[in-house]
Amino acid sequence: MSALLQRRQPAFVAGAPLLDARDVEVAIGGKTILHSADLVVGAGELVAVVGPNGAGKSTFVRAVAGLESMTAGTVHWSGVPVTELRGRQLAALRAFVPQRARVPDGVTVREAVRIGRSPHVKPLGRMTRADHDAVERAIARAGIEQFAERRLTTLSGGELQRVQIAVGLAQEAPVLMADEPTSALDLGATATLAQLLRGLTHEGLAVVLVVHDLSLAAAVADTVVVIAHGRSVATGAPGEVLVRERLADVWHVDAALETRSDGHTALHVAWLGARDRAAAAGDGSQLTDEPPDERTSLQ
Ligand SMILES: Nc1ncnc2c1ncn2[C@@H]1O[C@H](COP(=O)(O)OP(=O)(O)OP(=O)(O)O)[C@@H](O)[C@H]1O
Repeated sequence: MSALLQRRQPAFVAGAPLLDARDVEVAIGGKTILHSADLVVGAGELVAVVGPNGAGKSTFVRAVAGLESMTAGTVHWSGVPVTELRGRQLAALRAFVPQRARVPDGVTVREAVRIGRSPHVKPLGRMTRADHDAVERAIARAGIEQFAERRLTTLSGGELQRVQIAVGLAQEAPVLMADEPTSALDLGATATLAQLLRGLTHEGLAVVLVVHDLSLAAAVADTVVVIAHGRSVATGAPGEVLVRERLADVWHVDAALETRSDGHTALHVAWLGARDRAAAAGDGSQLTDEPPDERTSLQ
């Protein structure tokens, strides 16, 4: 019977969003970690999921991806409940790049990317020419050709993250979900990945990106979802959502996002308290609330 279920094709709903998650709740070990979070993603859209440490972002995207059980709420992929989708069916809909990937001993980069392609290969079957092409394309797009023959265990943290992106790309699913894929990347590699992700959306794919860098989120995302204390507390265009009051409420920082007409974004942060800022200025000046453009900025 289970074999029959495996073969039954999901009844996708024409016109339904690629991904529609509502009121998702997750409990782990009897404790509710995620209380109620929503996420809707359409083709060609890049959605950034942001929020403080421990807010529930990873738990949320894992549940949405079908990797974590929900205790309440609904998740539909192209109109089909995630609970009705089996491994290969889910793999055909979304690729998931985890925050911390397993790094098995003795596996090379190219072998790892081939494993990413495996949902396309029939059980006990062999990779076709198209599968090999997809693997090489993913390696090239992630810019990891120069260490494709190295073992995963020999790579730096940033190199490993780029490999994980290639593993996800090789799956060639319509939605790429990536949980903090830039956390170990240098500035140039981050910009390259941002361009790659945006390029995927131009090809009609959708991207869900969990990210801490709000300046990056503002630059690349069509929509930002803010998660705080296990709830999605704001959703919308970056300029509407990442406003100064919300940065204060959710992250407890005095900060302001600047988006210039040339596409540059910056997060202006008052890293120090007013007293320390005055001391750093060294002039004993009044403890005033400085405008954003006089603060240090992260481009
Ligand atoms: N398996 C687990 N057992 C117990 N607590 C867990 C488990 N997984 C997650 N949590 C807790 O649930 C909360 C949310 O975790 P989650 O990893 O989803 O947060 P996050 O927003 O992704 O955080 P970060 O930005 O630090 O990666 C945290 O307090 C975390 O410690």
